[in-house]
Amino acid sequence: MSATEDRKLSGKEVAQHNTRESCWIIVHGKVYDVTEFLDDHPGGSKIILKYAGKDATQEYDPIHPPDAITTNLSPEKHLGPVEPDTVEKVEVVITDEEKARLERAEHKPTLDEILNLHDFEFIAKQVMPEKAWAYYSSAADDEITLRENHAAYHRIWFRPRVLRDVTRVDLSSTILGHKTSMPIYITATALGKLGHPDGELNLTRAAANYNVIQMIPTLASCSFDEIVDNAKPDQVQFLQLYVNKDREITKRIVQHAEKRGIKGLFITVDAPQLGRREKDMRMKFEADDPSEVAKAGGKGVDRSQGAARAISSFIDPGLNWSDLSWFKSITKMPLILKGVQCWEDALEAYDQGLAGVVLSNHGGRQLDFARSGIEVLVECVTKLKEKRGLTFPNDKFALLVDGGVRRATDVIKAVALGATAVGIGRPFLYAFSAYGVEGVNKALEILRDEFEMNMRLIGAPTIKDIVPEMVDASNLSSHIVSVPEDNLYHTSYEVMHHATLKEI
Ligand SMILES: Cc1cc2c(cc1C)[n+](S(=O)(=O)[O-])c1c(=O)[nH]c(=O)nc-1n2C[C@H](O)[C@H](O)[C@H](O)COP(=O)(O)O
Repeated sequence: MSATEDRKLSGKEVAQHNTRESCWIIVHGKVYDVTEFLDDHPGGSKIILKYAGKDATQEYDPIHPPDAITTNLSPEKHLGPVEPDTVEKVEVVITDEEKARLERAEHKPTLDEILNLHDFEFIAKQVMPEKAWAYYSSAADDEITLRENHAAYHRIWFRPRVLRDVTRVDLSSTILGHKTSMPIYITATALGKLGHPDGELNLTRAAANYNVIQMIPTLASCSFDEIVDNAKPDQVQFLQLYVNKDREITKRIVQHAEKRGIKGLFITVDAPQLGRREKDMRMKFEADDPSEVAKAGGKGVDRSQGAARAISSFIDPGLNWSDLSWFKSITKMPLILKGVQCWEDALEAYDQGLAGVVLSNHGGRQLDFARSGIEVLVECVTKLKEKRGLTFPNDKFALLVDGGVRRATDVIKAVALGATAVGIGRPFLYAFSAYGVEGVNKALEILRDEFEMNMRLIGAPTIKDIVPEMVDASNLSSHIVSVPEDNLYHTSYEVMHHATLKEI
């Protein structure tokens, strides 16, 4: 039975379909029969059954692009609109912790009090919903690589040159041949709406304001088209791709992205399975109850692994080098591998004619004790020169780096060591979670100001003037050197008990 054009379904009717045998939910005022979809839902059946016969919009929005339900359910399962005032309101209980969080958010520092990217992290930790903080900040296992990503930059020291005319400083550069106001791009990070209702659109808008490139994540909360529609006509965007076990779905995504003008396809290769991120796991997304799993023939997906596992069961662990020729057959977009962690794989990517690699360990969220991107960069520059006579930065084969970058000096060090550009993730998430698009604007402004000042101080008027001789990375690969404690970063990192905003 469904609603006719003029007759709307009543909340009472929907509420009768609240079992595994007949399961209807309401999302954005529309009723959907999800009975047959229950066991195919990547997030498992339990979370849907929790909202069977009810309005699931509030739970649905932070995790799914708006069009996820309409594209994944065949039209006959779209039962039509519900009469809004017949729907029983889902009672939202505001706990004392929630009240305290909202209070802190209300009284957080103003943007002009923010001086660096660490401030965003410290504030976001106090004002973000716990589940969002857990998902964004978490990293794999003991989070050693998370901290190493940042600490590695502290093992690189500058060798500045003086008495150079740095009246005018030009930060502009190119990435894959596309102009950027500075060699920084906003990297792909999933589930933007966990931190802010506008999700990834905050990044799209700020990227346009500051002329930097945004990499759109496969697992964005906003739909791909929504993100592209919100970009300025000439705004350059890349797509980060998790390859689906169903290659037809991947082909559709890739060819649609090319049609929409995406300028680079970044295939994520360090996540055949998403890492065990314990802060995220502690937030336990709904676990399938054993009787449900038994009924579904043991097909339940373990939900106790947090959001990461809940949204990633589609990723193909079978992806391998022989797939690259297939990718070349379905798209003309430049192909880049994101998550390369040794020179051998970078060399293989070069030999297979790709446009570059991102030397990255996924922000420490995958293999713990993976080396930092910056350390792998030095290894790749040395070996690709030795094996193929390449010099870097290189327009034909870009070495990009991400992970732990929190200062413009980190970016300058990467560029000096041969990187074309650097991706930044968490700081922008924290910035928009606490302040929306204005926060991301401010973060980019801080990076630009730091960049300009530090280029003057090392004696480099343009990006091309930043050369290897300007850094001493001789200690980079020895992980035992002690460097001055980075309190700002570690303060944010350490679990803070009863810290209040007044301490900023
Ligand atoms: C912080 C964060 C990073 C994610 C990310 C989500 C978050 C919250 N997600 S994840 O849910 O699957 O792990 C993605 C993702 O969708 N795809 C991807 O290629 N990298 C993903 N990354 C890794 C990201 O692209 C960068 O490699 C990493 O963020 C760089 O480190 P910083 O955060 O320290 O800048």
